[in-house]
Amino acid sequence: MELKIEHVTKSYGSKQVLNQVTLHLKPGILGLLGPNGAGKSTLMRMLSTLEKPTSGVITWNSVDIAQHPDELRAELGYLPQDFGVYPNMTPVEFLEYMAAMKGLTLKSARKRIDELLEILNLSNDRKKLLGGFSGGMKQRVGIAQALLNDPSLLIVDEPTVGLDPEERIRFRNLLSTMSSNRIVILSTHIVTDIESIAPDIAILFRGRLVNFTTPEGLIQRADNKVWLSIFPSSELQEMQEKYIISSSIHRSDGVHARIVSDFRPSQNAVLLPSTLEDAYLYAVSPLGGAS
Ligand SMILES: Nc1ncnc2c1ncn2[C@@H]1O[C@H](COP(=O)(O)OP(=O)(O)OP(=O)(O)O)[C@@H](O)[C@H]1O
Repeated sequence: MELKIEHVTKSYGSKQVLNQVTLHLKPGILGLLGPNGAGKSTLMRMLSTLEKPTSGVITWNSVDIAQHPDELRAELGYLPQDFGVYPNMTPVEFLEYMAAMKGLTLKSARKRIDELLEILNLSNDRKKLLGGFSGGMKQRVGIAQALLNDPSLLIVDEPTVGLDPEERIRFRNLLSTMSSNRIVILSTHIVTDIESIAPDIAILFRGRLVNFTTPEGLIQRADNKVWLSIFPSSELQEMQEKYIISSSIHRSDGVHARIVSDFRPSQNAVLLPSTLEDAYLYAVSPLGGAS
């Protein structure tokens, strides 16, 4: 099982959205990180065979997916960013409908739907209408539809947007258990979504792949670059203009800020261990080589 993205570029008119992206993936979870507008959804849509690259090639087990999309479609599960459900259907009706669209027989679909509702902890809600489901429950239905054909490639685009913290953790754990025998691509701009579950991280910035590494590898690159600096709140704006501030707290003695910088940002600044969040901010800044 192998997905290869080779020198992929995508333009809409004169606007280049992806620029020479190359990535080779094997089973496991890839966390695809990048700020809004970096090109993540565009890449996901191309991997899902909904769009074709302007140049470059994407192959699934050595077959060009732009030339032969059906080979991948049979093994693909996709949860798009703007996934919607029909509010007047029950999850079973909705999943039967999606299964028919994917060409599954009703008999095999029913068996699979029962299994998925069980795995996704929705069995007790199988007769309720989707319109009354919480965001997290709807996302679980979204994942169920993506898993109907037991896909070898599972693509989930910004799946935790709108979920509460508990639902977010449950969703992450679920993806983690699904990743042993398939390639899972999880696209997000939320670093904590992938911190604990993705052994590989790719960072897109302005259409370019600026990093393809492990969480540990990324954190290492920000070693000795994260500082705790304390300064009066009147200086906050000036510091924000000068430095990457990954977080700040107002205290009685001033602002306590985590600053990502190659150099000591103030005389009283002390070094802190870097986190993935700090390292990500560093990677998508000119300091980390992005521009
Ligand atoms: N069909 C299209 N026509 C023109 N421009 C597009 C089209 N689709 C995407 N874009 C542009 O491409 C850029 C990348 O968009 P994309 O949705 O891929 O980014 P993203 O990283 O997924 O960000 P977000 O998290 O905001 O969805 C944006 O500037 C967007 O406006």
